Amino acid sequence: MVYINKEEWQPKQGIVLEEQAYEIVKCEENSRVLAGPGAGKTELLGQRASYLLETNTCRNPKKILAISFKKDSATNLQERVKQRCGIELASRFESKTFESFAKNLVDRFGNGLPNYLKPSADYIIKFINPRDVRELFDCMGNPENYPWERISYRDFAMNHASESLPLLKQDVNSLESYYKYRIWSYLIKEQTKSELTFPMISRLAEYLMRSNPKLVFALQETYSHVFLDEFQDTTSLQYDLFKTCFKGSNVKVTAVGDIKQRIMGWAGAMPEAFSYFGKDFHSENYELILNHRSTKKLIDIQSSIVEDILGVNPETEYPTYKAETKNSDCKVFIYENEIDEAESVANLIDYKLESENLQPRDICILVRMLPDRYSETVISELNSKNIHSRIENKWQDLLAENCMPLILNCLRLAIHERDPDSWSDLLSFLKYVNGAYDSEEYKLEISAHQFLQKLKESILSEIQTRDLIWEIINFVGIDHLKDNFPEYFQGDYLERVINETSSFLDLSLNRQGGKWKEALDDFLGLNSIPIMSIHKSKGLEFECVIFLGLEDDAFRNYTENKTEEDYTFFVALSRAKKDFYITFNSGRFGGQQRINISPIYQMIDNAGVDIVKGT
Ligand SMILES: Nc1ncnc2c1ncn2[C@@H]1O[C@H](COP(=O)(O)OP(=O)(O)OP(=O)(O)O)[C@@H](O)[C@H]1O
Repeated sequence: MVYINKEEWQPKQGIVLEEQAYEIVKCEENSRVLAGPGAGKTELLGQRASYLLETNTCRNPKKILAISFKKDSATNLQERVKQRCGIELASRFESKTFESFAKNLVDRFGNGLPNYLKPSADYIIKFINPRDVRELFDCMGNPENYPWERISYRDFAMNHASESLPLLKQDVNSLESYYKYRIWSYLIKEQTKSELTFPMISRLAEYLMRSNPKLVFALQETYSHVFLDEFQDTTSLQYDLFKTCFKGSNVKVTAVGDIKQRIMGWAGAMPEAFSYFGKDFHSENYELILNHRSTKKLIDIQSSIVEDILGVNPETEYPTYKAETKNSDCKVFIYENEIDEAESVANLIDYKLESENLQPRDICILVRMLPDRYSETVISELNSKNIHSRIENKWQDLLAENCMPLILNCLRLAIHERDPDSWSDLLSFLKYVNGAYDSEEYKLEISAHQFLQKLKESILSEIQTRDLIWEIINFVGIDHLKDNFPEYFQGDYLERVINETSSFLDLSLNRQGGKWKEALDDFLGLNSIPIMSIHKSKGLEFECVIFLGLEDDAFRNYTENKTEEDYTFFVALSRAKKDFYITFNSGRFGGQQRINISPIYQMIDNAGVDIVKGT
């Protein structure tokens, strides 16, 4: 491998980095980057990874670890690095979610835990809903020695693993602390298979690392650099784990985020994450001010809204290299019933597809919550115009599965032999999971070629989709897959992923009259207007965003959580590159108002956005 001189390194794919961004890419210390939406934070991490790998600043065989919040963000970043610096170097870039980072540590080194905290190898991932808490308390038993106290089920569901391990019996002094103490043995030792929530896994991972300095040392020897994306959403539990692993080490950490996009407070995001990081990691601080995503018109609206939320004028600039898009648009449409709203939204989308040459994936419908209910009428109105749309929440995580590139590339190659991108992606996947050297590539090529022939025959003989997918998995070998992606060791997780993939593929096949090529595009959503909640849209961008239902009911916690809900609205607005539309429908669900959320309407008005009757 020939490495590039540090001075000669250039950003990839025609990207021009602003001066600050250049400094961050090359920074030799810990750094903290605050930047607004579209400032290129994710792009910056991709470029920094290329720089570190291509110049061998991340010295071979050391690796870079990137931690994101969402599975699809982690997959996107991995993909960007692969594109920027090639498959070989990108194999030293590991992009994970916080959850998978923690789980990986427990799965690999869980034997280092004391017996009473050691989960069974086939442990199950559990989610605790507030409505399950009563039953959980009953099952754990009611102790007699603590006075009754009112415990919020919601708080318990969220905070059941809020304390650092080990919990000591002598510290139990209330009913709540009793249940927090008791839950560990109850779920780990008193079930046929241990049950663990993700917060418990993070706590176990943290304790494991804290009590095994050799493991911490091994981790710090594996990674020379660590990236933290969307740092504003870090919970204290995640931060504790991170600190235990990397604080005080030589590993260089880059944390990027945007406090105006802090919308996970309800899930425990730390309000002061950035300042703790600054103190603990003695970081250099940077700010990026360009917005590479949106038009000047939308940037001005965003700035006005941020100024209203924070009381300060954010420094955001439109890059000089871009020519301003003249017909950028932003409006609020007011309706009195769902039919009018749905017809008007469907007409607007139809117009954008026909007259502005947008592709379905360039347009997104966002809702604050309950996508099924808010978009039902719009979906059927779009259907009547032959425009397909779908609620992405169900697909997003599935498409980000680690086995998905394997499945999709094999299917694509079996139905359409000459697809060089799929072929090279498949080979690099096979090389990766087999840990093969370049010299062994030829052997892999032959076996892949033979397998694809066989798969083609299976497709022609119309075997069940589920069996086709199992053929693909068995070709690689379940063990190989599990060794490389430990999440598939978990109980029947791989089976569930395969079942879900095959039933979604069957849906697509049905819709496309059994034609595989079209069905694969359909499965990927290439021909559908995506519909999703704002929280699922984080990190994404679209030419045109239509936000359905800026109404009191959609923001029902507005009064208690004003700042976070303002940020949530801001995240929706900042997903748009060119057009942003909002609807208000006074007739929805028997009657809607905009009294509680009047501050949002005030900000919209202050930003000069027109509020007009929808037609
Ligand atoms: N230096 C650059 N020059 C040109 N385009 C850029 C540059 N940096 C980023 N972009 C483009 O701008 C858009 C936004 O970038 P990116 O998604 O990295 O921003 P972000 O800061 O992570 O956004 P957000 O926090 O809002 O999700 C993308 O389309 C990206 O390709």
